[in-house]
Amino acid sequence: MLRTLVGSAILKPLSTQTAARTFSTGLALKQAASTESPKQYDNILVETKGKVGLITLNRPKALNALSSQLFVEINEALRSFDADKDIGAMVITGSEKAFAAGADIKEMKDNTFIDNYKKNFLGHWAEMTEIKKPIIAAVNGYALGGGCELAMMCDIIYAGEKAIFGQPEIKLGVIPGAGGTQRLVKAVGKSKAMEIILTGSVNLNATEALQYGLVSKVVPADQLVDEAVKTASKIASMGQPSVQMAKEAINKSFDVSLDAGLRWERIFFQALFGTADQKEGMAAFTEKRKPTFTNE
Ligand SMILES: CCCCCCC[C@H](O)CC(=O)SCCNC(=O)CCNC(=O)[C@H](O)C(C)(C)COP(=O)([O-])OP(=O)([O-])OC[C@H]1O[C@@H](n2cnc3c(N)ncnc32)[C@H](O)[C@@H]1OP(=O)([O-])[O-]
Repeated sequence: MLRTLVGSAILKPLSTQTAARTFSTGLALKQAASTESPKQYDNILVETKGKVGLITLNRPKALNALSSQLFVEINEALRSFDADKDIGAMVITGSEKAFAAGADIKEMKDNTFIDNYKKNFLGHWAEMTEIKKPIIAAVNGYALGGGCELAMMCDIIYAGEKAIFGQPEIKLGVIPGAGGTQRLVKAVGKSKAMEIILTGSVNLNATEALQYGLVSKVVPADQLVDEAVKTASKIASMGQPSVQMAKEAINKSFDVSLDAGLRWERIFFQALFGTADQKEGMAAFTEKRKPTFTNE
């Protein structure tokens, strides 16, 4: 028996087997297989590469500015991949010139506070942080404002050599609104984040982004998507319960104390002994063969 944590609240005891399933609340262990080809969208291109779902932002004339509709489409495509048992990880990319040049300024310039508030303007952007499967951002060109924030909502960021990260919102009379003041600090530290956000003109190129830890790899622009898909495929070849619990545990480290985070980690670890993949993974090691994970 073990006890479960939700935030810092202790819930009723569960058997290990039940816990493995309960901790996967929304962890789409029993997922639908996709038999149809990916849906067509107006602002994004969606395709699959083996077990990887690839989303390409596709508003070239506006440098992939993130309109409300574009974000609705990103969220829908991600949810669809999340529910597809044949997909294990996703990649989001843009064009060589722009990953995304930010929220669509033309769409929002005449908004009023009360309308923004009542309609929770762009509040739906945050939905993608509920996706269980890992998402890699493959960033070429400009990742400015909401574009940088979109990349930071992903789990891993790879940069093409010409990538440029920045938060220019201050020059528009606003501030970052989709995580820039929070996630950028955690990625690059307070002083650099202040410099980037308060000036709106200090950007990070790919090499600097790597040095500051905002991205984990820099590759030639024309190899970027392949490299991201390669890593996503590697992740997708692992057992999905452990991949998704690892993602959730790492993300917990941003929200909770070390003590609570360690508790989450330990309970996830214990719960995974209720999965077939744990039995298979450890049996395969002992028998000196490759594991075949069934995501159960
Ligand atoms: C939960 C709450 C959520 C809140 C979310 C908040 C999100 C966020 O924090 C706020 C933002 O991102 S604020 C935004 C922060 N981002 C910024 O401030 C960056 C704004 N962009 C730029 O500074 C420049 O475009 C670049 C330097 C990127 C490229 O310069 P270049 O190479 O000379 O190219 P160019 O000629 O300039 O552009 C080509 C075409 O694209 C168009 N377009 C581009 N970006 C657009 C946008 N965001 N919008 C609309 N359109 C945009 C541009 O108008 C032009 O179209 P036109 O019809 O031909 O006129």
